[in-house]
Amino acid sequence: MAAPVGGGFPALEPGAAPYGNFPNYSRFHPPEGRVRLLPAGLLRSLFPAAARPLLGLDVGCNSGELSVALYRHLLGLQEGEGSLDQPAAGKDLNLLCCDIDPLLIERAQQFSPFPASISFANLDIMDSAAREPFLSSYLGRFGRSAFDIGFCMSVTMWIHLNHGDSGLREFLSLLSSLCTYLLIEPQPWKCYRAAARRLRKLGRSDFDHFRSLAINGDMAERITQILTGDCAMELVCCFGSTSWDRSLLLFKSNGSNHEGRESSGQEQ
Ligand SMILES: C[S@@+](CC[C@H](N)C(=O)[O-])C[C@H]1O[C@@H](n2cnc3c(N)ncnc32)[C@H](O)[C@@H]1O
Repeated sequence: MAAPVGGGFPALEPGAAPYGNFPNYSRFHPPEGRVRLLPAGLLRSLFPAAARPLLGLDVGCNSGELSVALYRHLLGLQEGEGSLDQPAAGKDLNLLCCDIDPLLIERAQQFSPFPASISFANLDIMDSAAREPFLSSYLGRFGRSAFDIGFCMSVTMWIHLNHGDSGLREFLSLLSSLCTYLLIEPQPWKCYRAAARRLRKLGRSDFDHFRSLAINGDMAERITQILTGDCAMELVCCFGSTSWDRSLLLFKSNGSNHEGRESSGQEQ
C-alpha cells in the first residue's frame, strides 16, 4: 500500500505513524469503497424490533471520515442530508468513535456533521485503565452495558504489530464482549510486510512483535477462527472485498452475555 501522507495535514513520515494513525487515510482508502459493500437497510435487518436508539462503537476511527460515511449509509442519509441529526431510516443510531491519536480526534470533532449523534474521543482501546471507566460512562448514559454494533475497520494489524498475538486475542475478545454485532475489516498479511518494510526504510527497527507473530498468513481466516473459536461469535456473512483486497466480515455474538444487559427505564 502506498503510505498515506500529505494533503491537508502537516506532512508526516509514513513510519512515523506507528499505530496506523495516518493523516488523510481516507484519501487512500476512501470510505465509499467499504460502505458500498454494505446492503442498504442493514440495521433494519439486524435489529428489526429495536424500539430504542442503537449504539455503535467505531474503534480506530482516524479523523472520522469512515465513521460519518457508515453513519450516513446505515441510516440511509444522502450526502448533505440529515445534518439536523434527524435520521431518516426509522432507526436512531448513536456512534462512539475512538482513536489513539488526539490530533486525528480533534480534526474529527471539528468537522463532524452529526455532533449530537456521533461522539469522537481520544482513547487507546488497549489501555484498560482508561477504557473501562470511559466506555462504562458512555454506555451508562443510555442505560446500557454493551454496544449493538462495533466497527473495526483496518485496525487489527496495528493492534497486532504493537501488542503481539496476545494483544490481538485480547482485542478481539474485548470487542466480542462489548458488541452484539461486529463488522471487521482485517488487513491481509501482505500489509504487515509492507508496514515493516516502510519502517525499515526509515532506518528504524521492526515493530517489536513482527517477527514473532505466530498468528499470520490468511488473516481474515485467522481472525474468524479466533472470534468463532474463542470469543463465542459466529460469522454472519462476508460482504465481499474492497478493491484493495480487504474483506468485510460481520460477526454476531452467540453468547448470552449481550442479552438482558440493558438496565430498565433509562433508554432514550
Ligand atoms: C489504518 S487507520 C483506519 C482508520 C479507519 N478505521 C478507516 O478504516 O478508514 C487505523 C487507525 O487505528 C488507530 N489505532 C491504532 N491503534 C489504536 C488503539 N490502540 N486504540 C485506538 N485507536 C487505535 C490509528 O490511530 C488509526 O487512526
